[in-house]
Parts: sequence; structure tokens; C-alpha cells
Amino acid sequence: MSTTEAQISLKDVACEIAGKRILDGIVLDLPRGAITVVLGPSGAGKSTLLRAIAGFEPVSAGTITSPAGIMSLPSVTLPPEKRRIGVVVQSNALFPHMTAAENVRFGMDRSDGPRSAQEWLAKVELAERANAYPHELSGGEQQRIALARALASQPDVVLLDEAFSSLDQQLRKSMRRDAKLLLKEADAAVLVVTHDPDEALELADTIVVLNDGRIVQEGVPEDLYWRPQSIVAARLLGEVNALSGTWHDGVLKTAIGDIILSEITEKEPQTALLRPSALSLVSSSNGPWTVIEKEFSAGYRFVTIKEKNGEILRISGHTDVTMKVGDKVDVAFDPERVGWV
Ligand SMILES: Nc1ncnc2c1ncn2[C@@H]1O[C@H](COP(=O)(O)OP(=O)(O)OP(=O)(O)O)[C@@H](O)[C@H]1O
Repeated sequence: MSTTEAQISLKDVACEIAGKRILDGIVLDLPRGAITVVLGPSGAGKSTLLRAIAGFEPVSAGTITSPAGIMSLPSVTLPPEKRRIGVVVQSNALFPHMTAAENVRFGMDRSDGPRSAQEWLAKVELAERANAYPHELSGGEQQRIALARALASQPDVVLLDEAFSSLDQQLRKSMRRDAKLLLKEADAAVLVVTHDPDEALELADTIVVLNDGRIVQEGVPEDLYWRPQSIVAARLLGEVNALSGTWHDGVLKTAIGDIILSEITEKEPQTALLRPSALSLVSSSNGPWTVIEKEFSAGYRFVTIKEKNGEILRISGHTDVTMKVGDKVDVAFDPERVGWV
């Protein structure tokens, strides 16, 4: 990705708050028309990154630029209202004394957009509630209004900070599908901060993993999911089995058998990472593993198995439903779906 097509470009950005370095060495381009998702453990600096891009937080080193010029330098912070940025946060921050339509219209004041407030409300399927006040709307409806308000200003950049996390699971899923279509249509550079791995995998064109104030991995969702470069990145995107073993001629000897290292790595990795769906169970009356738990979740069966030496694995997918707790089994794995750290 070249910086010329980036709507926002961060170069070696650091942020210090109360003498503590919260972000360090951040290099990131946000291209127009793409959704970039920032994923990271609590306290990693995700919200600080978003606040720096929005202009709420000054940078202590580096630059944030747009095609129009400098937005942030250590000595310069262009104010948020001059950045053509729309922000949606978890607590939607609608104006309580304004109706839904007035809230959206407020967003439009800064631009002569092609759509009226009523059209924006229709886009988020709330045309009927134009005259409702925020307290008369459900949490999901309020988030839709907040999104419409952010997009109505025709921003170059849209920032969403845990924007869907206060909604229940079903609503969250439908809301983010709708939001994705609207965000793509807006043709802005979009940055989403979330804790939710499903949200990250579903929304992202690119996922950026932030840990301890630094970007530790950046890539397309599938690559990050199957080939995380750290245990932190692996766990942020969902359950994973970490298998260690001993090396012998490019082969890691593990509890599930020999795993061949097929990729070139800088140093010999310590651990093979396998998602539960990369493993499958094989019936075997004298298998070394014992089924210790079965559960059914989100349409998938999860089986937990244990080996004599105490190693535990989690397996998911269309595994044999007739297997019972206490049964002896063997394990197979998909060699194409092994990550290494
Ligand atoms: N105003 C502040 N004063 C002091 N420390 C702060 C301030 N804002 C953030 N921090 C610290 O900066 C670090 C990163 O905070 P930030 O909110 O960016 O993390 P986050 O990744 O968004 O976390 P979470 O997922 O829990 O929201 C934390 O250690 C936090 O305590």
C-alpha cells in the first residue's frame, strides 16, 4: 500500500500521557474505501490511537498527515472539527435535547451533502422515528442514529470505538452488517476499534494488532486468523491450541504427531498453533486421548480432549456426535492450517 493512496498516514507516531508512553513507533496508512480494524488487549492503546487520529490527543513524536497536509506533529494538533472526521463511540453521545432528525442534521451542518436528514434516517431504517428523542429510542436505534450522524457530515475518515459492543449479540451482528455496507458506500477511510474477534474478522479489510502500544502484526483477516505471529495475536482472534515439542530435522514432534515446518522463518519457532477447527477426532479404542467434555455452541460442536501427560486440546467442527465423554480417540490435523510462533 503506498502512502499516496492513504487518506490518513501515521509515521513513527508516539503518544505520551502523564509521562507514560502509550503508543510507540506507529506506522499506519488508512486507505480510502477500506476498513482497518485495530485489535488489542485491554490497555494496549487502541482508544489512544483513535483519539490521536481524531485530534483529541496530541502526538509526542512522529506525524499524522492527510492529503490536505499535516494533522498532527508534536508541536501542532489540528483541532478535531477541522479534520473531516466522523466518530462513533460505544456510548453514542447523541444530543439528548435533539430529535433523531435534528441529531443527524447537526452532522450535516458542515457540508452540503446530497442527502437530507430524512434520507439518512431511511438509510439506517429509522425514517419513522425522525421526531423521537434519544431517550425514546432503544440502544440499537441510538447507535444507528449516531452512525447516520457521523456519515451525514460526509467525512473523509470514520472512526468507530467499540461502537457496537453495548448491543446484544444478535443486534450487534445485524447492525455491523448494515454498517459495513454504509461505510463502504461512504468511501471514507474507516478505522474500527473492537475487542470482538467476530467483529474484526467480519468487518476488516486489514486487521492491525496492537500490543503494549506497538503494532505487532498487520494483515488480511484470514492470514491473521490462520497464521498469527504471536500468541497474543492468536488469542485475540479466537480460541487456539498451542503445541510445543522437540525439533528434529525441520519437524516438530508434538503430542498430535510430527508437524512439518513448511515455511521459512527467521528463527526456529517454539510452538505450533492450531485452531480448534484445524483439528479433527478419529475414533480409536486405544487412542492416546480421552474425551473429557462436549459442548454445542453457535452451531458447532466443541470437544475437549486430554492426553495421559495432561495436555488438553479443543476441537470444533462437524466432529462425530456419537463420541461420549470417557471415549478414547486419536487426533488428525490439517497441515495447511498450522501457525508458528
Ligand atoms: N488520560 C489518561 N491518563 C492516564 N493514563 C491514561 C489516560 N488515557 C489512557 N491512559 C492509559 O493508557 C493506556 C492505554 O489506554 P487505551 O484506553 O488507549 O487502551 P485500550 O487499548 O483502548 O484499552 P481498552 O480496550 O481497555 O479500552 C492504559 O494503560 C491507560 O491506563
